[in-house]
Order: sequence, then C-alpha cells, then structure tokens
Amino acid sequence: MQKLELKKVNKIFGAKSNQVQALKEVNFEARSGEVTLILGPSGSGKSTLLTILGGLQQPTSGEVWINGERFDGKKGKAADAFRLDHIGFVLQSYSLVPYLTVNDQFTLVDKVKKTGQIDKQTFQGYIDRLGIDKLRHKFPGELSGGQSQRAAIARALYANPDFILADEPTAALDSERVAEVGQLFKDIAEKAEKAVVIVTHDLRLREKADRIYQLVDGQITIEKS
Ligand SMILES: Nc1ncnc2c1ncn2[C@@H]1O[C@H](COP(=O)(O)OP(=O)(O)OP(=O)(O)O)[C@@H](O)[C@H]1O
Repeated sequence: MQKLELKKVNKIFGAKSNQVQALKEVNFEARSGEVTLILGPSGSGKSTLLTILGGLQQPTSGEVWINGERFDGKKGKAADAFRLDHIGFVLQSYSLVPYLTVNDQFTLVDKVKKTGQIDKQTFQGYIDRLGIDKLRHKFPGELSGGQSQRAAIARALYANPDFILADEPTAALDSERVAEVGQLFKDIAEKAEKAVVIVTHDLRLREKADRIYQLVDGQITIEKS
C-alpha cells in the first residue's frame, strides 16, 4: 500500500504583524486505492496543504512522509527526482505549455521521466473518458477552460504517478463532466491502485470520496474515513 502523510504540519507566511498561519497542526493521510477529498472554503489553506504534500513548498514545522520515507527534508535534485517518480499534479492554473499541442504536453513527460510510463492502451482509455481525443493537435490557446482542465488531468495521468494531487480539478466543468471526471478519479484509485487527493469546494465530488477531510482556517478535521 502507498501512503502519503502529514504529521503536525504548520505553515506560516509573512513576518510579525503580517503573519498568516495557513495550516495549524495538520495531521493527514491518503492511501492508494482511495479518493481523499479535502473540502474547505476559499482561503482555508487547501492549496497550501496540497503543495506541501507534493513537495512544491516546505512546511514551517512538521513532517511529510511518502511510503514511510521522509519527504520534507529532501532538497534540489533529490526532491525533483522523488517527486517525478511519485507525484502527479493537476494545478488550478492547468500549467499547460502554451507553444505545445495537447499531444506534445504528454510526450514532454517522456523527456524527463524515462521509466515507469503508462501503457498506451490504458492512456487512450483515459483520453476517451476525458473526451479530449479530438483535441490532441490543438494548442492550449485554442481550448476552453474545461478542455484545458481535462488535458491537465490527462497529462498528470500520463506520467503514471502513485499519487495524484488535484487542486480544484472540476472548477471549469459542467455537472455531467464533473460526474464523469469524478468517476474516472475513483476508477484510477480503485483499479490502478493510485492514491487520489482532491482539494475542492465542489460538493458534487463527495459521493466519489472514500475519505473526507474538512479544512477551516487552516485546521483540519476528518469527516469520513
Ligand atoms: N505565498 C503566500 N504568501 C502569503 N500568504 C499566503 C501565501 N499563500 C497562501 N497564503 C495565505 O494563506 C491562506 C491560505 O491560502 P490557500 O491558497 O492555501 O487557501 P485555499 O483554501 O486554497 O483558497 P482558494 O480556494 O481560494 O484557492 C490565505 O490566507 C492566503 O492568503
């Protein structure tokens, strides 16, 4: 079983009178085979939590563990390599490369990750379910918000990571697509044995979740486990 954990994580931004404590003594766990949802209002610390989980920023104090290995102390190339091997991000900004077609966004992954790629047939299945097969030769500037979001999800899956960390992955989608994408995340967790972590305020995803946390003002509570 794959496991991603936060232990007593605090995150403080700014200094003295400008200080914001975005996370307060957060304990958290996500496991392979499960969809874990972190629900919370805007500004509650969801993006901060997700980026600390994935090693994109460091906690002020506390620990991040992946599969029993300490992750928060890793720096530079060691951290990059570890992240590349384990983690796929779907960020709010989609972070698609503007001068590459959708297809080239995927194959770009091959340049940095040489082993453990997804098999072509499984990936084509994801592409079909995300409804982006006809968009493969388009550039990001030619895509709608929802299409960009689905391309960003596909790119995260292409790298075949153990952990998929998604920040508001359904924000630009209509209800029908939310149900489809939610079910896809659930299938990826269950059938491909991945750990899927979604931060969102989209309550429509609740029914797909195995584990639900609530984050309010940087404090986390578990609602379903
Ligand atoms: N780099 C930063 N510098 C200073 N303050 C920050 C920084 N990043 C986040 N914050 C603050 O930390 C708190 C939590 O922000 P965060 O973006 O994690 O919340 P969120 O729940 O993801 O919000 P949203 O749903 O609007 O994206 C907010 O008060 C925010 O202003």
